[in-house]
Amino acid sequence: MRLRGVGRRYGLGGPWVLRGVDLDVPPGSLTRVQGHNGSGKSTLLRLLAGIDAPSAGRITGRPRTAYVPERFPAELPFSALGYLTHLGRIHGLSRAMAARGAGEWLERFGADGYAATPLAELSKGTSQKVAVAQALLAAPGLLVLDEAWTGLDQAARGVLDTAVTERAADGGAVVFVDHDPRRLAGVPARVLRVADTRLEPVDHAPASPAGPRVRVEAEAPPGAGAALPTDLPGAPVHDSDTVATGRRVVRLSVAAPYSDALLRALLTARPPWHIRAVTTIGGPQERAEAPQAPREQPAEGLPRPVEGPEGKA
Ligand SMILES: Nc1ncnc2c1ncn2[C@@H]1O[C@H](COP(=O)(O)OP(=O)(O)OP(=O)(O)O)[C@@H](O)[C@H]1O
Repeated sequence: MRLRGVGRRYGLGGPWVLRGVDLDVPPGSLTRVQGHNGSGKSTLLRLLAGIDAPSAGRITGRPRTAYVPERFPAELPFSALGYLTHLGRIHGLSRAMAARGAGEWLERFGADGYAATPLAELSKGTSQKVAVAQALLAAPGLLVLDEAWTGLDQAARGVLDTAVTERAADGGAVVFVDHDPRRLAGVPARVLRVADTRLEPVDHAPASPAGPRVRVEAEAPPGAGAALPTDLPGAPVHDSDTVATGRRVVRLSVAAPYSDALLRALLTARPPWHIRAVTTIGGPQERAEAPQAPREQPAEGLPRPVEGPEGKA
């Protein structure tokens, strides 16, 4: 998706909130937008989500988009499950798939006990879980999150962190605003700031090494010159590159949420790479068994990505 010369002002002759915004949002990218209160972050996100139109400039190439607004309209006449199923149908899922996906997301967020509760009777936090689930339900090409973590309990915030990084690793673009600067630390993200009507890049420290990472040891396919596939998900760090018994063996490490996507990319490369070992490393909660017992990971035993609804529109 591309924004060229995009501007927005409210009302005829009102002050420009955004002006001359040029932005590319490529598939698989994760973008954080920051700025002072009232600087125009939500305005930008509404333009990205397509629920508001620019006063100037053009936006082209928007993929199927889902949006979590700052405020969720809870007065709709649906139960939580009914609402999610309805939205899944709108996104093109069959009734059965929409209902299954809706149930799975409610369960993932620990809200399955409220499936039959009318939206208007949900607590603020549970209603936020439904707001987030509706956006994740149909695996959108662009996910726009405006302070979507606010109001979620700690467990649900973690679920959303994982879901967001999975979406980006699977090729979806994600743009988010969150007041917590540590949100998704450790996951490679571009940071932009809205200031004085402009959108500008922010120099920020490289991704924190604090989060858990996964090391993948992969063996090149037979034959000379097997190059590592380009554009591997999660921007993996190339830890080592050796030749053992005539085969090139590389060790890559990546932020944990990207590990499934990285494995898939290696296994489905042409020709495919052979996965020798997958080990969880680093992070404050380093798995005790990891250093002693790297887990052999045969191709057919690939861990499935965390369950989401199947079938895209
Ligand atoms: N619908 C609207 N009508 C008129 N003015 C608006 C509207 N929406 C936003 N504005 C104005 O546009 C400016 C930017 O608002 P916006 O909500 O985009 O900022 P923000 O950076 O998201 O703020 P916050 O951090 O407080 O959520 C503000 O001056 C706001 O008053």
